[in-house]
Amino acid sequence: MDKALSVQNITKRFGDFTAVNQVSFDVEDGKFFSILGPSGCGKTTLLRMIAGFYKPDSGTILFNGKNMDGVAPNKRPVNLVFQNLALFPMMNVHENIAFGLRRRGEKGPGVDKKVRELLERVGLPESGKKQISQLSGGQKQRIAIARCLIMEPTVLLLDEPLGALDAKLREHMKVELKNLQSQVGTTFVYITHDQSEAMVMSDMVAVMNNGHFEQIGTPQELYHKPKSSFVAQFVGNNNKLRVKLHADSSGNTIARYADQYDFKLAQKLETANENEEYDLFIRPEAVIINPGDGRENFHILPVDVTSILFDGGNSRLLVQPLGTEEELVVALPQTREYDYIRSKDRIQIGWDMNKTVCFKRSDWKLYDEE
Ligand SMILES: Nc1ncnc2c1ncn2[C@@H]1O[C@H](COP(=O)(O)OP(=O)(O)OP(=O)(O)O)[C@@H](O)[C@H]1O
Repeated sequence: MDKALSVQNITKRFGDFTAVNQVSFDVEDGKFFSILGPSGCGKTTLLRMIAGFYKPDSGTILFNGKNMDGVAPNKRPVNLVFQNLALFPMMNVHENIAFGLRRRGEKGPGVDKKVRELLERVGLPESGKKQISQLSGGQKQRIAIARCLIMEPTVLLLDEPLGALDAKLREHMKVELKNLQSQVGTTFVYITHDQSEAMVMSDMVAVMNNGHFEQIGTPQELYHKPKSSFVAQFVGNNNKLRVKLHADSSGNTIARYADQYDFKLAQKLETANENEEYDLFIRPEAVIINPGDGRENFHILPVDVTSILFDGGNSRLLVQPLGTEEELVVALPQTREYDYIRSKDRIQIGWDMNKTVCFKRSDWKLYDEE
């Protein structure tokens, strides 16, 4: 498939500080590609280089195979949608969308036809005469995108465009934006710190941390096969157990948790340094409540129930493994099967060893853990 965008080894430094460090990726034509990472990891800097507002210190950016070195922002086949949308309040919807074409010198019925077609495509065919103030947040969003799409960019860059919307509208717009992108077929490069946005909308996601990409993959790959501790923590909810590793007499890698529970791992890991700390991850929904005996390749842990958090399909148990001060989250299926569980009950939890991943302990923390 053709590459709408190819970024090769780009780096950007501000003084001594490297904001973007040797980043490379390709975006195939017509795909929804997201760059996901915490605040300050370098997403906006990367986007600004792609758009042409910053010159990279090194590396290459190509659109449809064409090198953009020295090409001014307004000459690149790319458009940017900002968080604040930047619609012109004194112009109506039609004029807002036509603005770019008119500035380029286009006139006459051709412009009006293009605007009408685009309003159809974004699902607002009757709104051309409306003022911007008469639109809802979601409608403004679609007009801001239409205004960019009329310029027929190869790539549309979106910088946290849902950031200013309230939580409910954000949820709604996730689905809308995904549908809109597949309807119009334009390549989207979307930056966000919200993992749920990235997961729901994207064909591919790059997880960014500290100026570099930790992993690029489909949302499913990132979720099920994270390649680093950072990705395991940043993408989806995860339980993290601090463990130390040793090898058993058959050469299996054993993770020892809380100095007393031994879990055989499916992964083979370096066990030479038995004091080195590792993180063992297990998703809340992979945990089975009171699994019973006799399962093969299964880890079992006795726990006390500290809280039952009922939230319909998202209900969870909070549990504390015996002999620890830690809290784990367990998905609580609403099948009525577990209605007997009460707070302070002592139960067993367990999981298939193939559902865990283990990495060397990272210093990075998503929340204040200590
Ligand atoms: N013009 C600049 N001069 C110096 N440092 C900068 C400049 N622009 C960004 N930085 C630094 O580079 C790092 C990356 O910033 P950037 O805005 O790209 O992050 P981000 O991932 O987009 O964050 P956010 O989600 O908060 O917008 C930050 O530490 C920031 O302080």
